[in-house]
Amino acid sequence: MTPEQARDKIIFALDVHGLADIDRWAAQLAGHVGMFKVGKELFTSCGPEAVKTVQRHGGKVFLDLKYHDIPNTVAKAMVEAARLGVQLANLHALGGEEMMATAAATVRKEFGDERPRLLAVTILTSSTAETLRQVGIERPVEEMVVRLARLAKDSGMDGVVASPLEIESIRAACGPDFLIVTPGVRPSFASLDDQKRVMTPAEAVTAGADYLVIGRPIAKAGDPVAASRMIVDEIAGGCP
Ligand SMILES: O=c1ccn([C@@H]2O[C@H](COP(=O)(O)O)[C@@H](O)[C@H]2O)c(=O)[nH]1
Repeated sequence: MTPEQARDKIIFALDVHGLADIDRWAAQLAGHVGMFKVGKELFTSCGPEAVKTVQRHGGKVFLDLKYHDIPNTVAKAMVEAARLGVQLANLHALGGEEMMATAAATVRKEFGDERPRLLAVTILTSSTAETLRQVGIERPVEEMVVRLARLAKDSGMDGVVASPLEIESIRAACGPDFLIVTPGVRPSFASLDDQKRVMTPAEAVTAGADYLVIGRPIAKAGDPVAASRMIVDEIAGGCP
């Protein structure tokens, strides 16, 4: 894999709260990552201006708001996400088939092929079997992830967000064209933080991840540009 291909797989999690932070990170990491993720912290503090600021820097955007509500509300929120011109947007698969199918059909009808790829979050990478048990789900994590990925595919979603540990099973269940986006990525130099189901960048790409979401391992590094270069080199060197 070339360094450019490796770079394009990296989505930097902009877990910050100000527009000035976006300017700083976008300027610093442009050319070192393929996309920027706007999540709950940044969107709650800055709203759509966060997306527009990344776009003004020429950056692509994954809008990670993990919608989970009644079908009509989620479909309308997804339409507004698509209107922002983002590349990826997501909802929570635990919202079920009607919620996902309504959102997917509504966005497709309004935007055709000029739309974001729609992702369903399966089981959060910070969750374990114990987390599931606490909310009454007595099934292994991997079984739940594959079950939700199948449901997402059948509902018209383009892909899922899952841990790299589940890539192989999702590919077997959902095929080669189904997008798999994986947070829970930790290079050997980084700490786990609150992530529980993790792999290294090269392991995740070798397993078949389309995109890796990486935040703190880059943001908290002494030299974030050097950290992103090390990740690109690890992927490019370790993956065919
Ligand atoms: O299952 C999930 C879904 C989303 N995330 C998000 O990804 C980043 C990961 O950041 P790190 O600093 O690399 O841990 C973060 O914004 C999460 O909200 C996830 O981690 N797991």
